[in-house]
Amino acid sequence: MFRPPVNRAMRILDRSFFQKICPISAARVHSPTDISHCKRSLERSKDILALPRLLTVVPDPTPDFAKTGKKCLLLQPEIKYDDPSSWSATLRELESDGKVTLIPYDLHLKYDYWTYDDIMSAIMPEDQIEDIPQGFSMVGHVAHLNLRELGHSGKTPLAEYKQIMADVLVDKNPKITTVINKIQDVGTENPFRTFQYEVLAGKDDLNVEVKEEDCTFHFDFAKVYWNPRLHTEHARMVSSLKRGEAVCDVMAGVGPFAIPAGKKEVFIWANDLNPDSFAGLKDAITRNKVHRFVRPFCEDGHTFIRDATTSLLNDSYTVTISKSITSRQRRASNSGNRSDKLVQDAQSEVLVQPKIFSHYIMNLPASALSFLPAFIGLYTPSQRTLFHPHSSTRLPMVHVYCFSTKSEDNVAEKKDIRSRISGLLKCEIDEADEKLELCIHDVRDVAPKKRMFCASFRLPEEVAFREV
Ligand SMILES: C[S@@+](CC[C@H](N)C(=O)[O-])C[C@H]1O[C@@H](n2cnc3c(N)ncnc32)[C@H](O)[C@@H]1O
Repeated sequence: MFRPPVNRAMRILDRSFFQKICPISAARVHSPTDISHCKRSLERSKDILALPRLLTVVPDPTPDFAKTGKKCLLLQPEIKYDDPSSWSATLRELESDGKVTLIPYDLHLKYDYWTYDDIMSAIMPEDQIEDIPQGFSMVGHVAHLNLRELGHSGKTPLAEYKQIMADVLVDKNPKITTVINKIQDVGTENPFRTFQYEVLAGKDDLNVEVKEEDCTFHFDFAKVYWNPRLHTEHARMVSSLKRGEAVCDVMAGVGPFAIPAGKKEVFIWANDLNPDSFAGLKDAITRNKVHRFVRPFCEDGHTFIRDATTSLLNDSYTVTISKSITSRQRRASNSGNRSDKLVQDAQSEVLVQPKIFSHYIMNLPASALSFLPAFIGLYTPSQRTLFHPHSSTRLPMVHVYCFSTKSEDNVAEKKDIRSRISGLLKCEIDEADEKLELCIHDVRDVAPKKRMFCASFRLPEEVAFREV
């Protein structure tokens, strides 16, 4: 009864079509002081009309009564004002006590009332209602659909409804002001992982602001890569990094790993070959005030891995962290018992940037594995003394993202990834070797037969110090 009217021929959104009058009954409450009591009683007896987003206490439909502030309570459609046999015991009692009178009520529902799903279900073919895209991603004010993926043979192409979908999405989501549709797979032709798109609704303005892990990013979504579905993966990786470590983010984008890690006071050298990503990264560093921990670079990742490793070895850099002074410390400083120097020491901490990266992150799943040969001979044999057992420093962890197929248990996929890594490093990378700490993490499904993984392993000595 409360569903919108149906028009499966509609291809251009006609908002005025979606309106309807539902004849129901209402309980006119005679005294304003009885409204709360009557409402509670009728809620308990389940007589009240409980529809989402609909007020149940409404002005009396008779204008003269409404002027005096009289209210009505909307009732379930089974209850008929002129048929007491349809009334519950509670309703009868309220009526016989003279607190309410049942009256007819025309409930007007309009386009604004119904949801995106309600409206699209009234337009799309019945056997395609389950295909209505729910999983659009939102990047700032932009909603992006990927309708091409969702076509089914023998059914009306979803593309026929894309304009209506976009208009309804904008109407129903105050945060969405632009709707785009991808017209080409991400990254198939573009190393920067940007995509071709068409604007379906709103302005062609993809300058967005997004928040992730309490950090703010501003960028042109048409020019840089950003995927809200990687949020969990970004958080997982950042949570594994320790304060004071040095980390090399080889394909950093605008910094979804780097900026939150910088906030954790990890020394991050963040690189991206795309000048627009680099600009977005620099903006995020300033905006999130992490300039002391995050250094931006715009280089090719292959050379960056080696150049950054050498530069870090030769870089002496410290960050002094001022600690907030506790009232106890303040009393100590005022007591004159300590020298200024001692108080100063109690208020600040010096973090020394390490000479060795603890982690390399490479999130470019289509080709990051091909960057692995850059780790062969990353250090000279004479630099072995920098590492365990000559020092407490361990060789770095490499986190490389890649795609593989999809299966229930990922067994074949993990084997495939291990063998690709082993081939590229010319060194057996296997779970059996505990020193490698190999872990292949299932990140997310990206297509019906494609899954994204993150392979993490400690760089083997024979790779790191191999003479080339
Ligand atoms: C999948 S995105 C990942 C970005 C970011 N790390 C994230 O998690 O959202 C891959 C990034 O690699 C960058 N890229 C592509 N080729 C590169 C290369 N040869 N060297 C460095 N960065 C590269 C792209 O510009 C893009 O920003």
